[in-house]
Amino acid sequence: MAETQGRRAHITDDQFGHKLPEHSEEALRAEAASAVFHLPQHPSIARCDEPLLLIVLDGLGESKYHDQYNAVEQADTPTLDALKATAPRRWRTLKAHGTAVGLPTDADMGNSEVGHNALGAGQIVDQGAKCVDRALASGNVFKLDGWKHIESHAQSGTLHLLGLLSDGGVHSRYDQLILLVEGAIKHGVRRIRLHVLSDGRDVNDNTAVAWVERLQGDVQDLNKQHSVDVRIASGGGRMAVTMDRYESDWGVVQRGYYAAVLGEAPHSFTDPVAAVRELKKDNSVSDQYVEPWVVVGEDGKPVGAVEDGDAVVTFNFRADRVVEISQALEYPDFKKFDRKRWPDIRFAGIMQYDGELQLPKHFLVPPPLIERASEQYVVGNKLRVFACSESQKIGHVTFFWNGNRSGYLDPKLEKFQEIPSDQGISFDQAPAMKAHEIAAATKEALLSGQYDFVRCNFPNPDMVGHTGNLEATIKAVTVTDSCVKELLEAVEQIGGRFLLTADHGNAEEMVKRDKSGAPVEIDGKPVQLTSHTLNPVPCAIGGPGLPQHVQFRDDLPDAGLANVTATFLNLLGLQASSWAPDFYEPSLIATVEDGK
Ligand SMILES: O=C(O)[C@@H](CO)OP(=O)(O)O
Ligand SMILES: [Mn+2]
Ligand SMILES: [Mn+2]
Repeated sequence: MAETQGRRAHITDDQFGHKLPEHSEEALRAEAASAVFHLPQHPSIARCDEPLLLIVLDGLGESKYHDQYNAVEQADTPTLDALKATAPRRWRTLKAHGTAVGLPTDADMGNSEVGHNALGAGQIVDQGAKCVDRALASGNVFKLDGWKHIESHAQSGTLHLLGLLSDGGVHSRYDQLILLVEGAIKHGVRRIRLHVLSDGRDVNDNTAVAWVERLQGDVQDLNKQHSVDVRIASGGGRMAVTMDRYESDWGVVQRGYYAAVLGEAPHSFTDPVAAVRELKKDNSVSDQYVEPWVVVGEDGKPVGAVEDGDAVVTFNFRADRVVEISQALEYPDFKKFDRKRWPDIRFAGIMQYDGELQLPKHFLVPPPLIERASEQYVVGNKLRVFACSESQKIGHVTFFWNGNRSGYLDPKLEKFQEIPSDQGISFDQAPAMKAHEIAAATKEALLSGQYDFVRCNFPNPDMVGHTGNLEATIKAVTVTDSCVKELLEAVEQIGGRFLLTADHGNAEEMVKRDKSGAPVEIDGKPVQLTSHTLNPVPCAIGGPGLPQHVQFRDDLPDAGLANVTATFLNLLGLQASSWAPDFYEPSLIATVEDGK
């Protein structure tokens, strides 16, 4: 236990409260200056002539409950079962939640952002949620440049806060929203409009009404207490409104822009609670897919359209699902949809969502820095890389993987292939999603002889798991297993190596459970679990190109996703570190001769 935790790379604070690497600041600078990202050959694991395949099964964890709600066990998974049963020293589980992946507490479930950051960058980095917590606690949020940029507009016009309304802790947190509102009031802001998306994905479905009621109550208290004018102004479900990602469906963002900025939506109400209650009547639609709505005054006009001179802050700390709305708010030359009106505003994200694109230009809290992502060394060693997923997760194996860097690090050595995702459907309607296409493209890359490192992500255990539909999730996992089979056969055929893991749990737990583990029921019906979980995930290595003497060590029982990085670098025949042997979390493997 001590080992993984003792090796945390980041231990001192910079001026923003970020943790910086203890012994490495100077060396990091020297390394960056000389732009040398080179790793020596591993002393006892020779490089294989054939590629290494790395598979991420998105949202597929290991649950201790073995009943009908475990979609992973209910699915037909001969390939995954065989990996577990036949090579015990080459199969294990890894921690994929909480502090092991840089989240504030061990009560925080894992998610794709932190999971892929850890897999690709080998370090336990304080993640966005934690950085925002710290900046709110210290008051830095209101001291740094981002706030200064919007402050005068927020004070003289209206401050709009836009984001996901829940305490899921994956994209945003309710307590942070309230602290932001309170802080803004303290800093002289009188008029605030809240544009809030219902969740049902990181928290239980059918809680949207309760969340808006809670916010409405808190807002009314603040208005009374401070004589200010804070109102909920618009909303909709996160999968239908605003929170698209990786340009899967710009229509989602357009609906959000029209509702929040223009004050135009198919549904208008004078009261936000009535809005969500009506649109959620009989729970005929999931919280995730509630249609866009706006609050209007007695005169029928929206109470919170964004006007010239206003300030806007997106309060999601996680990047992927707010990059697009940020572009729509910030880019003068924006062509993804007709904005009709683009008000002259001051805009800041709670974080910067894309460091390469510098998007948004202004942000309240600096994002976590993830230096020395593994890909820098992989291309530094002139290895050729292929990464593939479908639109819904392509950024997970590229942007998140590369420490939140967008685009290619070296276009001559890397190829990223995106399979277009289905649009406009709930993914339980097509549970295979694009798994077959991802497998086919990945297999082609493996067989092509053009790559040394081939990685892919299968989104469907996760994306279908989020619908809460048990039958469909079982199908998703079954399909994924068959795709894994196809890929492992290709590895077998060419004599390569593989590493298979997952980024966090989801599909293995499809029901809400009480403390004793019994399924929770309401009106005699089990309550679906649509969120990620706290469960560990599997990790397996193998392939004919992997020497027999390479196996998992047994002295890292508490290892987590960040330990995978050094592991796959070793499988590529590289030592996992250059000048600082313990910058990355330790490799999971040992050669038997090492006796480690
Ligand atoms: O869909 C998403 O945005 C999150 C859940 O909120 O899932 P993942 O972390 O797997 O991308
Ligand atoms: Mn995921
Ligand atoms: Mn997910």
